[in-house]
Amino acid sequence: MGYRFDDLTAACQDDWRRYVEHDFVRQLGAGSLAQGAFRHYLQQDYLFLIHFARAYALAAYKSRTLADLRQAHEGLKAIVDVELGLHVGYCRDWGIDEADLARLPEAKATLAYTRYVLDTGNRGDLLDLHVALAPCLIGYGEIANWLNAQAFTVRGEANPYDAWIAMYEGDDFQGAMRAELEWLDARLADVTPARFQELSGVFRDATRLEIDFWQMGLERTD
Ligand SMILES: Cc1ncc(CO)c(N)n1
Repeated sequence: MGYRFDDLTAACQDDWRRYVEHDFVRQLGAGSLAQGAFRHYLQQDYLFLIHFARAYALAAYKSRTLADLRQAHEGLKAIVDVELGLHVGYCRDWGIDEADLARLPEAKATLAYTRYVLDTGNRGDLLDLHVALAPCLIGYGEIANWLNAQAFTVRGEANPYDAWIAMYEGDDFQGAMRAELEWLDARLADVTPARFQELSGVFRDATRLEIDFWQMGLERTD
């Protein structure tokens, strides 16, 4: 008993490292990622985020207390007000407007991950849903911090993806990530070992789907 968020990553350490330190992430940090790969990823991520915003809305619906409602609202705000602005901005620079984005077909990796999270949240309780969402919000915050600690990472105008790193290391996103960590630490503190095993399975599956999402970007697969 007395679990915390770090126990979830520890329970799937290899998958977690494969996600955070994926080749897509390394190339993005180094600025060497092919523009077509980033573009494919970012367009799919736009579709992804719309479904993830729905998942936070589901978390709001499942909330019994004002504190839980506020936490779901934080996640929803991070997506709608912080992240999607970056996606729409980058795509506008490439001549793709929001109507074009909304018409894109979803890649299988996008379908699999988003629908997995929504299904897990529908079937389970609020904690299942937040655990399924955690690799996303907490993972990307960790990825930005990890990139900043790597010697190969290039910052500033020399890296075409600098704005991406800047958004995920920024106060808005990092604040949302810390709030989610605290919420999860508080909820995990009193789960039983059997329940923790169940939640670890959800967390690991979502992490594996994150790896597939990077791979989809790198290989530009539909
Ligand atoms: C696939 C994916 N995972 C996590 C995040 C962070 O919100 C994102 N934007 N996209």
